Amino acid sequence: MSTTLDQLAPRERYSPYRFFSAAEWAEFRADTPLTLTEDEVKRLGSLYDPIDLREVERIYLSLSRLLSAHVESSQLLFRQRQAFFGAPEAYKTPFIIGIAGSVAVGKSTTARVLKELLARWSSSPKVDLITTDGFLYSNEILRRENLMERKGFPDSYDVGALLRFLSAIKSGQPDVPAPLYSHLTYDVMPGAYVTVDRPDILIFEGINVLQPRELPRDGTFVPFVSDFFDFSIYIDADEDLIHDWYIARFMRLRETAFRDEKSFFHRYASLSDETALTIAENLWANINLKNLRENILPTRPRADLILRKGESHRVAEVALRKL
Ligand SMILES: Nc1ncnc2c1ncn2[C@@H]1O[C@H](COP(=O)(O)OP(=O)(O)O)[C@@H](O)[C@H]1O
Ligand SMILES: CC(C)(COP(=O)(O)O)[C@@H](O)C(=O)NCCC(=O)O
Repeated sequence: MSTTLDQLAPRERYSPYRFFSAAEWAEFRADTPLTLTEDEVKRLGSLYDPIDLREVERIYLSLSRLLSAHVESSQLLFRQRQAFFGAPEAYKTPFIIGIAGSVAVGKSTTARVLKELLARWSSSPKVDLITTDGFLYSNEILRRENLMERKGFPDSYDVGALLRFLSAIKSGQPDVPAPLYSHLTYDVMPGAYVTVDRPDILIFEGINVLQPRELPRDGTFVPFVSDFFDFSIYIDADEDLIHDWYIARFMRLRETAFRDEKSFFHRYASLSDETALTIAENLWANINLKNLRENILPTRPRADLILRKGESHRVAEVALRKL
């Protein structure tokens, strides 16, 4: 028997989302085969705490199945529209998935797992993954504009370049360049690009991808980054947990990447644990937490799907837009 509106929890009755516990969500996996080995999953995790296979089975296989249905129907619709308009030549437009959420909530890890799962569908789609950090202004510009303390805030990105990139991808252009960012030098890499060549699916990951923009009063068209998305995911967790994940990652990087002389944070590698911790806490409180509260969390209700994590990055609840 189907659930009537009256039987829904009050928050569901008035919310655009249906809420599922992790166990309920796992049921939707149905017959989707597990296509990643334990070893492959381990290699996917960033740094030292890799996502485990049980989590892939519990959460990410159902997500992969849902996305497969979306990709299939949007490709069909696209072809039908082309036929309707009598388009002379069929071109391919990639299905774009946006992944948003705080710094250190696990966007890169989720994006990499999804990329691998999606690429293993029986249709063997070509899946590319791009992160928005390449579209940040260089440190030189950020310093000049007094924006170093606002790295990751909406005004620290070259939104024009971001929109030009997505527009070129969506219109099926070949070899579209995307700029690269280095976490080692803490800066964009001058002249370094990766090219995206007509993928079937593009995963586009970054803290601000669901950010709206101010609309001009004269009615001029101003696109949002998310206008280019076919599906969007927001990764969510309590501030305290994200704080812990950020600090843990910073302290681990201090033992590894920061030892490299080229690292922007090299000077912190030799500092005492206590001083390094103070620096990490300051970066979190003054930049990333501020950005989460002011700019990132407010975009959560714009996502098609919200993955809410608890302790140890385990997804505890999933919210899916009803329509
Ligand atoms: N599903 C997961 N299971 C275990 N650890 C994870 C998971 N997702 C992320 N992490 C860890 O949390 C930290 C932040 O993850 P990362 O993907 O780099 O975040 P973001 O891209 O959002 O900044 C990293 O140390 C990463 O190893
Ligand atoms: C580069 C980032 C803005 C993340 O960017 P994204 O890939 O989400 O566009 C972030 O990792 C960052 O460096 N924040 C600035 C404060 C800090 O050092 O943590």
